[in-house]
Amino acid sequence: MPNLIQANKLSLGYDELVLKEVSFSFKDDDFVFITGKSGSGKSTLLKSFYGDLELLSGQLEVCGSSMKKIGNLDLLKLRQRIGIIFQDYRLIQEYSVEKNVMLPLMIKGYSKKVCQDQANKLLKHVNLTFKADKLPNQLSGGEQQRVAMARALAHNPKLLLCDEPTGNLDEYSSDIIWTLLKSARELLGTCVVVVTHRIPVNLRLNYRRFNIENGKMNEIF
Ligand SMILES: Nc1ncnc2c1ncn2[C@@H]1O[C@H](COP(=O)(O)OP(=O)(O)OP(=O)(O)O)[C@@H](O)[C@H]1O
Repeated sequence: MPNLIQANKLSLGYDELVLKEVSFSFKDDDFVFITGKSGSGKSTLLKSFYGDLELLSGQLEVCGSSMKKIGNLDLLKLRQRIGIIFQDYRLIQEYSVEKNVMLPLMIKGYSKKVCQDQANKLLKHVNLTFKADKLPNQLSGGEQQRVAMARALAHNPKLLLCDEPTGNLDEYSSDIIWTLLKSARELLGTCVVVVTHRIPVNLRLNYRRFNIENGKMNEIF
């Protein structure tokens, strides 16, 4: 099976180096946790997968695209194959919950009916059908994160990037998120990459774990 993400001697950072010549690969249906202390570089790594950060050196391929050379148009196309959940949800405040979830499919040019049907299906999965017409700021943090999850999955992404997806959530919302992440991988074959401080103890699935420390990334077996 080809690698969905391939990094060779990849260095990332800002004024200072954060990741130093790291090499790794994730396969199509991998479920990967990235752990590490605060400030170690977990979000920085996710940003590079999403094309939000220029590489300092080395190579990074995401879904077959070289992130070193990628142009704006190809980046837009690549992002249509990626779902992403940010720590701070990043929902569009002017749009209803339903329209937020429809958005990735609207961008791909699907009809309004197809977008609505898919949004309603996903909102049902995250138990938020009754909030479909609300604006994001009328929802609790846990509810907003569940909307973000529904939006990230709306277009059946090949790659799902999650930055602390259950960071501030109660057990109820966390369970919904973990269940959806597991089924994304099992039913859609999505590669799921989760940045987190702690891996839930009750998570029964085969996952890989990489830890970032002192600019290096090591797989924990
Ligand atoms: N835009 C930026 N400009 C300059 N430095 C940055 C920027 N973003 C992050 N950093 C620095 O890069 C390092 C890694 O940050 P990053 O956000 O990747 O860490 P993290 O492991 O995700 O942390 P946390 O667990 O606290 O979210 C930190 O030292 C941080 O201060």
